[in-house]
Amino acid sequence: MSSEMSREGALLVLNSGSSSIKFTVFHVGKSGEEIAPLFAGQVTGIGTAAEFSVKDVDGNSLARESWAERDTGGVAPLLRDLIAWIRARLPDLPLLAAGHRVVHGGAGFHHPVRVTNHVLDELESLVPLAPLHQPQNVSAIRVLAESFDGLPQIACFDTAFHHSQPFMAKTYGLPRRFREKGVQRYGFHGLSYEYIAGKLRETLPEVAEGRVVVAHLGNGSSLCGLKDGRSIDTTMGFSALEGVPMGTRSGSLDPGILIYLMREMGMDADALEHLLYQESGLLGVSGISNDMRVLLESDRPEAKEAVDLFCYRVAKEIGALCCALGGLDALVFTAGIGEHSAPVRARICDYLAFLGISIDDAANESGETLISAPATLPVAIIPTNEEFMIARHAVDLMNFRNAA
Ligand SMILES: Nc1ncnc2c1ncn2[C@@H]1O[C@H](COP(=O)(O)OP(=O)(O)O)[C@@H](O)[C@H]1O
Ligand SMILES: CC(=O)OP(=O)(O)O
Ligand SMILES: [Mg+2]
Repeated sequence: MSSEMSREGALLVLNSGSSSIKFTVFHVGKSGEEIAPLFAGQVTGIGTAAEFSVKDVDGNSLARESWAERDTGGVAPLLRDLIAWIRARLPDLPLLAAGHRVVHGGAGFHHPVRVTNHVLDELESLVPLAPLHQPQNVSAIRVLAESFDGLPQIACFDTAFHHSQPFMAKTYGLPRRFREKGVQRYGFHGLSYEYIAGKLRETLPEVAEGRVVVAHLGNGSSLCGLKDGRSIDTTMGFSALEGVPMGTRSGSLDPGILIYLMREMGMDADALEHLLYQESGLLGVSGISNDMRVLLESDRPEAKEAVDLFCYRVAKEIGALCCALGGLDALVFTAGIGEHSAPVRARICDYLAFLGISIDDAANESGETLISAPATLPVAIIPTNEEFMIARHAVDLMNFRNAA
């Protein structure tokens, strides 16, 4: 079968999140096997004081600008400016396609898909399930379609990697009719976990087919139990609120709290949504910041309590995932906090001595790949790369690699 993408070109990947848009432009070789980043950047701090920065593959800065003045009307105008910037700097190669991270695939999308008008309507209908992310994801697809008429766009889902989880991991203790209406555990950060599962084969081949807990700790945080490279269970569920407390999200709560807040404090759905997604987690508990770096540098007791709560809850989830996996062969840290914060990794691991975990302080401080003490259970830092995973899926879906 011939393929639309069996030619050399460029591929644009967009990962639009709650307060940031990350992007990478890749070079795709003729066979589709070689996918190499050319430059990558981000708009961060959207909604407060947006900042735009881009670096080439060697880490040289190509742009660094404040976009605070442009940051007045949601994500779409920023996306338009970003795409205009990228367009002006695309290499002298055809733009073959764009790949997107789409946070929620609902009950219908278990694999990456080529976006059509019908698919876009379906993705829009999932906005209530991921109000912090899905509108940005849909907006990115629409804005790109305006700028590049007819460009193939591929949606890759955060939920898809968890689709193969067993019934037990996906089901809430609610009447069955709710499950049939889609009220079930989906799980997120799947592109990150899929990337890590692949990387494990290179980094820790002796455990890649074993029982591994991956702690994706970023602004949004979740953990996943992998067995033989497949997702067995994860801490996020129906929405990206479940599990551990995050930058501004609450993590799991007693559902009785919601009834109480509605009845006794007169909060409606919008107020609850704002409370749970934007005002809670590290920010809410500390009253200082959602940024782990700021909290670690603060000497205020509320900052320490927020960090301690985060580490305690992550450690407890690792214990729960060990139960789902029937044991543990390795622990992996990834994402912003997991990759960069030695004190957070150390505090989490302090709780886990009963599992045979003991870290080497010097290796942890210097951020080496393997941070466990000799002859103890392997603990590793593996940087995640959602953008690469999206590029791989986009190329595969466009039949590049299957082309005759
Ligand atoms: N050196 C560091 N020490 C502690 N935390 C860090 C460090 N670097 C980044 N972080 C944390 O990582 C978070 C961002 O993680 P990231 O995975 O990029 O998040 P997201 O993709 O969810 O926006 C920041 O909010 C910050 O708290
Ligand atoms: C699903 C999710 O929480 O994503 P992020 O970490 O990008 O906020
Ligand atoms: Mg992220």
